[in-house]
Amino acid sequence: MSQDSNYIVAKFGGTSVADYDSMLNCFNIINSDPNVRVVVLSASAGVTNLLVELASGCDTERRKEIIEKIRIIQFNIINRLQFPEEIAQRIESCLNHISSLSEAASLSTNEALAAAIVGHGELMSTMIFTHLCKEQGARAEYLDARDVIKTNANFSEAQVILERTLENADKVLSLLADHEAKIITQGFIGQEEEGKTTLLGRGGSDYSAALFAEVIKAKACHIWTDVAGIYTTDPRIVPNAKRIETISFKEASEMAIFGAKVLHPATILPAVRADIPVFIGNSKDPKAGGTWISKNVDNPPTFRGVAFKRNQSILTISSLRMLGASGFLSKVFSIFSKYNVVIDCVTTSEVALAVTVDHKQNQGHGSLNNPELLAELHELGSVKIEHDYSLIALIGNKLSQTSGLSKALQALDNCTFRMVCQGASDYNICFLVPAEKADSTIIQLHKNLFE
Ligand SMILES: Nc1ncnc2c1ncn2[C@@H]1O[C@H](COP(=O)(O)OP(=O)(O)O)[C@@H](O)[C@H]1O
Ligand SMILES: N[C@@H](CC(=O)OP(=O)(O)O)C(=O)O
Repeated sequence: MSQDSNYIVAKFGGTSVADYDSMLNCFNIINSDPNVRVVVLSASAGVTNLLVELASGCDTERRKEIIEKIRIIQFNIINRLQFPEEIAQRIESCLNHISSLSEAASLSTNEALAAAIVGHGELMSTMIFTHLCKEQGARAEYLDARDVIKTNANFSEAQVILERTLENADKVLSLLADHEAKIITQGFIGQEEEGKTTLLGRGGSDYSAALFAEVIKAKACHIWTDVAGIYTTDPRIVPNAKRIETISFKEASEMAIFGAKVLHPATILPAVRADIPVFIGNSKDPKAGGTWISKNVDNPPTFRGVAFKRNQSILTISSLRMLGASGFLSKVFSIFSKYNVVIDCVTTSEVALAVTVDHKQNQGHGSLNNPELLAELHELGSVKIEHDYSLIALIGNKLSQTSGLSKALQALDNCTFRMVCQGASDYNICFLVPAEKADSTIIQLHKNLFE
């Protein structure tokens, strides 16, 4: 391992900082471990969604309603503090700033303005939490994450510029020189070259935490959420799902990529680069234990878990010109690339090609509704688009070599399924089912393989 410190970075998600009692749980967690020195927070639950709506441009009435909702969330916390006056003023001035930015967005919005608005959720939660920590008698230092996390100017899903970010290690380490101070900073936000706020994509605070861990060469990164670890599938769908005690970076990243919301897919990258173990636990029940993610695990099982993504569309191009022709696929993919459409799965036959596109993920990317994209694809063959599918992925090890798949596939007995992708990866097998069949298929698949 490359770690040369005992520092731990702890990240708390939106539900963990949703109200005063939850924030107090977070304080107790960080206060009970002197090695936890950098604390990364998301916005209080619900705030980011409200800010996203403001950023899209709303009329005066709706703007007032939304800002009032945000005020209620934040002041429900502030009003429980012992000395709320100063922090109340700071949050009021944030709300005024959000109000003027969202008025501008209602006239004409753009990605930079939207990021500036949406980033306020994390700014407010960290200001309040820093105050709470100080009130509880801890030494807490507020750090603006934008001084450290440097990105390109792709405002809604910015790419981190690693060298420029690592160069800022001293800004964090100098604060850590005070051996008792806890550094409180924001997840999800960064800064581009001109100094404007950027966002790391929805759910990106996990990624921020792992980046901070890499920057300070931390011993571990703890992600505190509302569930005590990574389970064999989403426990909200299968209450019988079992916690995975230890899992490899590779397996965990497959779970995340295929939709296990408990972890942002990019989180693992910095942890892998710097070989920093990641722990996932429940901030409301820290004694319940959790999942450790690390480079290698003993005896990784063939079947690890079931992940899924909703809002999938299938685009099929059929053309006899594909038959025996070379270069057909490259033409299709260069069109997708031109229109910035992100593809998840691909299947082909002699005369047809089908791809899946994640509707939600595609918000910051090219959309399948673009008439110019469709016109160019039409030149290559007939095009059909079908919506309302869910992508289900069975995650495991050596899956391209296993002979035990029939048990898994029995879960599909009563269901039409599409686009089975098996063999390309050793770590997953995925397929699409109609959206309304997703939950029952996940439940059955889980029963067949894990119960
Ligand atoms: N395999 C899984 N294991 C655990 N939780 C999962 C899994 N798949 C999806 N989830 C969901 O992820 C949720 C936690 O993610 P999220 O709501 O983004 O938390 P946070 O706001 O703390 O970042 C859980 O409540 C759970 O429903
Ligand atoms: N607040 C941001 C970033 C984030 O990571 O949130 P959470 O940790 O609550 O998923 C979002 O809602 O996307």
